[in-house]
Amino acid sequence: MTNMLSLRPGDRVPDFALPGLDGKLRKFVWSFVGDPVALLAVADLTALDPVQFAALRAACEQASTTLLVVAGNEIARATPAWTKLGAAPEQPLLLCDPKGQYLSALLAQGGAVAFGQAMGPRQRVIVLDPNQRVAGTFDTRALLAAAEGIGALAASVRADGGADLLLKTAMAPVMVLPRVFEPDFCTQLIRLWGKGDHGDSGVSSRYGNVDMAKLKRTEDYMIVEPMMQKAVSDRLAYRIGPELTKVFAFDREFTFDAHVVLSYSAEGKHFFAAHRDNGAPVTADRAFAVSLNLNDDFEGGELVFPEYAGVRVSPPAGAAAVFSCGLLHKVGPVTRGRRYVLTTFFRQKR
Ligand SMILES: O=C(O)CCC(=O)C(=O)O
Ligand SMILES: [Fe+2]
Repeated sequence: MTNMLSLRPGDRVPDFALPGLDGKLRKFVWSFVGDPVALLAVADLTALDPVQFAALRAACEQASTTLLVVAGNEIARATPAWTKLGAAPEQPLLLCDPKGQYLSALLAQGGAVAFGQAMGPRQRVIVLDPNQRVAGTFDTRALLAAAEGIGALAASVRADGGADLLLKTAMAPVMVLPRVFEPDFCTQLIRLWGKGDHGDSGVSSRYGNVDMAKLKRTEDYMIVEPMMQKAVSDRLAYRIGPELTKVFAFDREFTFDAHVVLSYSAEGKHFFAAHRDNGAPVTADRAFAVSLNLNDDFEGGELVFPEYAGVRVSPPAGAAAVFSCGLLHKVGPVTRGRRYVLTTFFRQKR
């Protein structure tokens, strides 16, 4: 874990290792076995109310959510407190962090806070999706509120929605990552597009080396507002960046291309024909493309990957499709309504 931690929904909590009651180190990532995880961070175990703790345990069990406790106690002191709480040595797993190595960040107030800064609440429940990303946090009356809310929250981030899908074709190596942009943020970007300046055949200068008339017709707005540029970059860096390392073994330093909101309407017969995103000398350092749908009240407009069985990809609003810039892709026609999508590229720093 770095010494900065952001706990906004969608952010990935980095891995860390701490000793359990037997003194052996345990890695956080090993608590992830396909279910959501509830991490109870607590400065002092003896301050926990046994009834509330039992309620939280029961609620986690009911919600098929793995409970994990990180406490600020020394191992020796933690053992009797743990027994008093009615917990078994490994059930749930307890990790001890008496020096506050990670606990101070897990309990810190607000967004990104460095280790060692003032402690926030003394107890916090952080609910994570099965992919180690924050689903939500409970700060006030943390145990009771989490016991009440965990069922719905865990259900909303379960990652088994494709269980009925049996794919017999090739699968395009595209990562679809949910909850990269919050619904409000999607709305803000669509509004920004609405205020912006875009012709009915806006063509981004990014593609100046190809016959644009045949390749692309969309209505584009390139984001120029510095605050919005940063708001987009931060979300992509925190939420997609760690996935690139995990999924594609990409650990280079990166920067972004311009962030552009593209819009395709059925009426305007807008389209984007098959292309690759790194074909020109000026785009050769593009590593990964991001296509992030900002709405979902349209039909058609799927991403298509002709090299991989023509698989069509249509992520829900706020979810990012991320793929290597070397992949051939196109966008199928929007047959109803209007599709708004944020596109950008991770470029590798030289
Ligand atoms: O509309 C999309 O989802 C993809 C856009 C695209 O391929 C690009 O901007 O290069
Ligand atoms: Fe593209």
